[in-house]
Amino acid sequence: MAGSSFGTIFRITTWGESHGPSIGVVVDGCPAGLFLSEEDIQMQLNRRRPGQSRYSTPRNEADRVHILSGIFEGRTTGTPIAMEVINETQRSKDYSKIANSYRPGHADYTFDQKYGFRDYRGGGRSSGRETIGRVAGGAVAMKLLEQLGISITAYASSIGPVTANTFCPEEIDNNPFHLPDAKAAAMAQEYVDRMMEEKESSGGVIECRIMGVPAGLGDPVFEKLDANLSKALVSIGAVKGIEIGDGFAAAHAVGSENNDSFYINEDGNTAKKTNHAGGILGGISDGDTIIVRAAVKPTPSIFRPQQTISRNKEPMELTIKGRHDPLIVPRAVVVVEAMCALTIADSLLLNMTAQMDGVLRFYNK
Ligand SMILES: Cc1cc2nc3c(=O)[nH]c(=O)nc-3n(C[C@H](O)[C@H](O)[C@H](O)COP(=O)(O)O)c2cc1C
Ligand SMILES: C=C(O[C@@H]1CC(C(=O)O)=C[C@@H](OP(=O)(O)O)[C@H]1O)C(=O)O
Repeated sequence: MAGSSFGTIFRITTWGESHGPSIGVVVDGCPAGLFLSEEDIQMQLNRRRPGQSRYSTPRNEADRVHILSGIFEGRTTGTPIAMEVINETQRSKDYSKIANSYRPGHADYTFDQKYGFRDYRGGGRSSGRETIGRVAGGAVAMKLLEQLGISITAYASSIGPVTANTFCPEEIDNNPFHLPDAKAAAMAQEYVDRMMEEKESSGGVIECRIMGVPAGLGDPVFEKLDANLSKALVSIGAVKGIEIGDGFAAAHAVGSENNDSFYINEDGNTAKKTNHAGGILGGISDGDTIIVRAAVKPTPSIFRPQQTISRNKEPMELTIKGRHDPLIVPRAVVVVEAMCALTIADSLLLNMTAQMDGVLRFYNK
């Protein structure tokens, strides 16, 4: 269905609403023969699951996945993989107050303008809960990439005004914000606690490193790898900006600073002295680590009274009830990884069909 799918060959279609009976994904185009279990999917969903810290929505869902199709004797069959998670704690009556008004910053007004009605039980289709389908689909893509030695790691590089100054991989899962810097995590905690006391929400930046992608993945125009990664990430609710490599800072550099010099390393391979490009040149991977950053806005649903209008266009004051994330970044880290995995898996399959190599390999030539 238009607007609900992502990808060209390795493709996901997410379905379901935040307060509907269930929510999930159909994965199309995954090659047959990939070992895949419910545990592989559950492991990733557990990282996204709400209610795990005081910095997450208290809507405490188990988010248990059921694979409905596409697997036989533990391996993918090359047919659609359908996965479902049952919604268990909707408490939709908490949302009656927003039925006839528009929450500032959420999708209520624009959805209503487009369709003439909206599912006001929570965010409906525009809820962050839709990302369950992305994470489940991304877990399949990740299994495929694992086989090729490609790894993807995302983490928070800043929370509100607090920026990570060191990169300590062991620290990422040691704090509720997924910051790779213990000192920054302590400062972030102080900041977010204060914002929560003030009934405010917080934003931040998620950085993602994709390692093990060889040079040559992507297209020179339109299906450029950086363009596709950007679309993948901006399609996540609350993501408002993207950077590849140095991103916006590159605009302030001069050519000699920004260019990454090539050289031949001790193994006789082509390498770069720096990575301002973030691993992509001319839409095609250059073999270096791919670095992307996503700016995440503060959660729109805040508990302070706000000025808005009713569906009848009358000005009104709105105080939102319900269960909301005080900040989205920690829960979106795994969603960013999933969308990157889906983009890389799709690009790999596209690359294979785009070249004579892929065709010849089918005939063992
Ligand atoms: C994982 C995740 C959790 C989210 N949690 C909330 C939430 O609790 N409350 C809320 O108002 N928005 C939340 N959002 C953000 C809204 O879904 C998003 O801002 C809204 O759909 C409007 O879209 P836009 O921000 O992209 O314009 C969340 C988003 C994600 C990805
Ligand atoms: C439940 C989840 O997060 C939800 C994301 C969300 C939103 O508007 O995006 C709003 C809240 O839920 P509801 O749709 O009930 O208002 C959050 O609790 C989840 O991600 O699993």
